[in-house]
Amino acid sequence: MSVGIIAVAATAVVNSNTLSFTHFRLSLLRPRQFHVGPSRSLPGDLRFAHYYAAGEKTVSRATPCRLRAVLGGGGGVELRDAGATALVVAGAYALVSTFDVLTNRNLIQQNLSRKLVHILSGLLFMASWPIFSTSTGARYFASLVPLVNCLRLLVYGLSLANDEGLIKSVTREGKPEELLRGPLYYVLILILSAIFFWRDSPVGVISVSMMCGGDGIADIMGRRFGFLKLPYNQQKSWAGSISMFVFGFLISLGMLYYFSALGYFQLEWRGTIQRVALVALVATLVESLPTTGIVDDNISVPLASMVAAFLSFGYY
Ligand SMILES: C/C(=C\COP(=O)(O)O)CCC[C@H](C)CCC[C@H](C)CCCC(C)C
Ligand SMILES: Nc1ccn([C@@H]2O[C@H](COP(=O)(O)OP(=O)(O)O)[C@@H](O)[C@H]2O)c(=O)n1
Repeated sequence: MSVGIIAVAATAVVNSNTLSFTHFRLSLLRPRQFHVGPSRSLPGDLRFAHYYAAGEKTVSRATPCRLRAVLGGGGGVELRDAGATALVVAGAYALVSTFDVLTNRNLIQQNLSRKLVHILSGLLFMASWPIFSTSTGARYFASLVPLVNCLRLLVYGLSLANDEGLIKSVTREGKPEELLRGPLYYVLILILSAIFFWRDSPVGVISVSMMCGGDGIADIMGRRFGFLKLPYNQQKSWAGSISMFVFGFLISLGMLYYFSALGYFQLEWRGTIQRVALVALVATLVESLPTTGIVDDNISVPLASMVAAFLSFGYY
């Protein structure tokens, strides 16, 4: 296995005149590379990894067995991903329990607790994605985290069991059936984002950021400062919508920078800022519509963000 890595590294360094060794090393750690801007030819030696070079519209697929051979696959990868899954599941339980304690001790209001869990859960879940391996199955292990919470919400939402702490931390009125709406849609979107977009596509990163950071902040700021209501929706306010746009935009950029700095994709930032602003505007407009009774924000906001990001970034 080590011979394989040395051979690939040596060949890539020899053939590559556009990639530094660091870039090559990072390339080994990330199975798929995006970059937006002047497309660059990648050395053939990196053909074994997922590459998508905008402009070239070339996508090469990894052969998992070869990728695993190079990166030291086998049981070690699954063990790492299983450990990462257990760690993040424990983190989710700890987060909800923490806000349960804060709510029980009347240190924060139940509504604020719910919104902070809304903001932090998805963003921290997304931030945990780099601890999973570079195997093609890592995203499925990661999606087990929201899946476990989905099952938890179903069990307690259907009153098959009782978890006062969970209900108090994530519902408006403390009714178990509330778990089957906003919170359930929320974790379903996280499952979808992890499986279909994962950490190497700006689409999922922006969509989760807008659902968690943007929509979450809109509630907090709108309830507090929302005196001036929107002309077309008396339930929503300018303060809430402007907050959603600004914070959703900034959090999306921050998360894009996080994954870009870790080497999962490269972005041409001038164009990216414009594209993220457009997606944030679309998501904010959708959230402001008087459709809460028809479709939950935890569905409409991320789906609108996915469509807008897909069209503006051209990623899949
Ligand atoms: C309160 C939540 C949704 C309600 O939305 P809304 O009705 O106010 O619009 C979020 C529910 C979160 C869920 C119970 C737990 C999700 C955990 C997540 C998948 C993993 C977090 C891991 C991290 C390390 C803390
Ligand atoms: N754009 C927005 C969004 C929410 N809000 C305020 O936040 C409250 C909850 O918003 P929401 O119904 O969208 O809450 P969630 O569905 O996101 O939990 C609203 O009743 C408003 O008081 C606002 O003023 N402006």
